[in-house]
Amino acid sequence: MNAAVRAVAQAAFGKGWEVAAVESGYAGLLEGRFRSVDSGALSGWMSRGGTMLGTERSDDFATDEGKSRAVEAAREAGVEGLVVVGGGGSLAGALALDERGLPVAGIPATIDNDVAGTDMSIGVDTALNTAVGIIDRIRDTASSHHRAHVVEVFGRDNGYLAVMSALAGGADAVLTPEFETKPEDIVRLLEESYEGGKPHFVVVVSEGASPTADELCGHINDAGESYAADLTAAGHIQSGGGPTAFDRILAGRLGAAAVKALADGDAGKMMGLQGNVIERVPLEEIVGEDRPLDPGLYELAGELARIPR
Ligand SMILES: Nc1ncnc2c1ncn2[C@@H]1O[C@H](COP(=O)(O)OP(=O)(O)OP(=O)(O)O)[C@@H](O)[C@H]1O
Ligand SMILES: O=P(O)(O)OC[C@H]1O[C@](O)(CO)[C@@H](O)[C@@H]1O
Repeated sequence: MNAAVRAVAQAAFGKGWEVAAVESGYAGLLEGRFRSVDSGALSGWMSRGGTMLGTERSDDFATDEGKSRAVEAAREAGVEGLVVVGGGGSLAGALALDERGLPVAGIPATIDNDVAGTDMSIGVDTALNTAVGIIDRIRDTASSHHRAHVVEVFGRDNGYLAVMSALAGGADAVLTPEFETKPEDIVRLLEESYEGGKPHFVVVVSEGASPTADELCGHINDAGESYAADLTAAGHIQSGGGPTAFDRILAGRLGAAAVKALADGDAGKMMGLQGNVIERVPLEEIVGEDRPLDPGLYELAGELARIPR
């Protein structure tokens, strides 16, 4: 997020524009909380995790009156164009503002990687690397203790983070909200693995999967035939931390592209990474849409799980 704000500001300075940052998302926009930015103020932003501008969900902004008030607040502050950095909800808000006459460019940022129109959102690669680091450490512990470990990663509605971290972490199984898994099947795999002499068994479970990580842990322990199971919820560790080089570069590309789109008078678009190209995708095409999990990746995670046979 910070790397994206820095990129937008730097690209805007390059055009001779004045830059103001909005604090606390749409809540701050409604209250006219603008912070004037010069290039000195951006020192160190590239490597910082989280968002230095703050973020807040706003119920007020969700109303029609709230959105019109937000446009008014921007106009009163002399804002001629706005760049919104965020997930599906934030980009829906961006479209609403653009439709009310405030030129907006969107940048997709969410660790869920569920925004349509882009292969990757900002934050995904950083969260993924964090999740993989957790799985690696858990596997060390699991091997030492001959245990099963269930690792819960974020993703209420989308299994991207779970599948990709299972693939990169070499997990033995993965559960996501998109695909049904019978706990008995996991217990069977686990027992095969135990009998095959494997020192550990690691299952990655999306927050929104059914059974949940907690339920699966209970099933394994109730079966009581092989490994004992422990649960680790990665939680908000996944949404913090300095961004990876990939995320910093993506933020730079998307930020510069957003400013260019506004400069070209081509507002109402989200900047999306498609292949290795940054495309301008109409916000109305992606709002309300989801980027579905690729079932091929889910199948691959299962295929590469190293269950002894
Ligand atoms: N359908 C919508 N139309 C307009 N504004 C919206 C809509 N949904 C959410 N918002 C606004 O966007 C802001 C952020 O939304 P939300 O909390 O859903 O996060 P997000 O951008 O989708 O990111 P995350 O991936 O973290 O969920 C909120 O302040 C909310 O008021
Ligand atoms: O605790 P909160 O605010 O609901 O945030 C966690 C949620 O945010 C996300 O990280 C992004 O939408 C989800 O994967 C997760 O469910």
